Amino acid sequence: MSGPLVKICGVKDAATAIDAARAGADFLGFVFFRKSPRFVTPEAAEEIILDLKQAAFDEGFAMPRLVGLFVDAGEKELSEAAPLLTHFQFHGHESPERCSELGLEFGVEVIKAIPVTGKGDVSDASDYEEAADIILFDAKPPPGAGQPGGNGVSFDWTLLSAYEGETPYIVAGGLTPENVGEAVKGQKSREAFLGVDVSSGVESAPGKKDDALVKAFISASKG
Ligand SMILES: O=C(O)c1ccccc1NCC(=O)[C@H](O)[C@H](O)COP(=O)(O)O
Repeated sequence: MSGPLVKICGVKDAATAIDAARAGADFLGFVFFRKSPRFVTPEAAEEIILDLKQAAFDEGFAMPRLVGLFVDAGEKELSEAAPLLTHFQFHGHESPERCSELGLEFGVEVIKAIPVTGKGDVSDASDYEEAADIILFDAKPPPGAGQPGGNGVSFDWTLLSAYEGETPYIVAGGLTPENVGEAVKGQKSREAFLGVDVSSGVESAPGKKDDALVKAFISASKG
């Protein structure tokens, strides 16, 4: 593995997107879930992406892959955002069949989030072996959380030793610039390990990304 890929999730403004991409982020996530403090409309995401593309062209940095996060979204919601995106990331009850269908219908790759608290949860990923391009192992939301992700909660990453699939996977949940090095160290010998994802661990307040924390996270991840 040449080094873990890094996904910065919950981007809401062009400055954050540009700073993160300039610092080497490989994926940027846009949350299309209305109840999230990180919610953006497709129109707002489009503006951000236009500015990002212009900066990438002017400065010569690589364009990150563009990921839309959805929770049991309908066709209309997906179709409004799809032209902007390289990936759909599903956090709801999307079945393997639905993931495959939507990936083909909209011409995007699919990331399926698998919530983990115990060893048994890791095996849920095997259902998506053919249907998803990437598995995102994330912490199960705490009781009462209003959203399935972005809760700043970790799970025991050593549980991922039970993953036997070949679909590449990303580790998420409660990662920070301080602990991501440890998470990467524990996974980097695994062939399917693709990278790490963060949202609240690089924020100064819910939905407000902190540029210094984003940079520190990317640098700690990539070593
Ligand atoms: O981040 C959100 O607000 C969100 C809302 C609805 C569904 C998923 C959401 N986030 C998913 C992510 O990919 C997060 O980056 C991941 O759960 C890790 O979050 P955090 O523990 O805050 O780093």
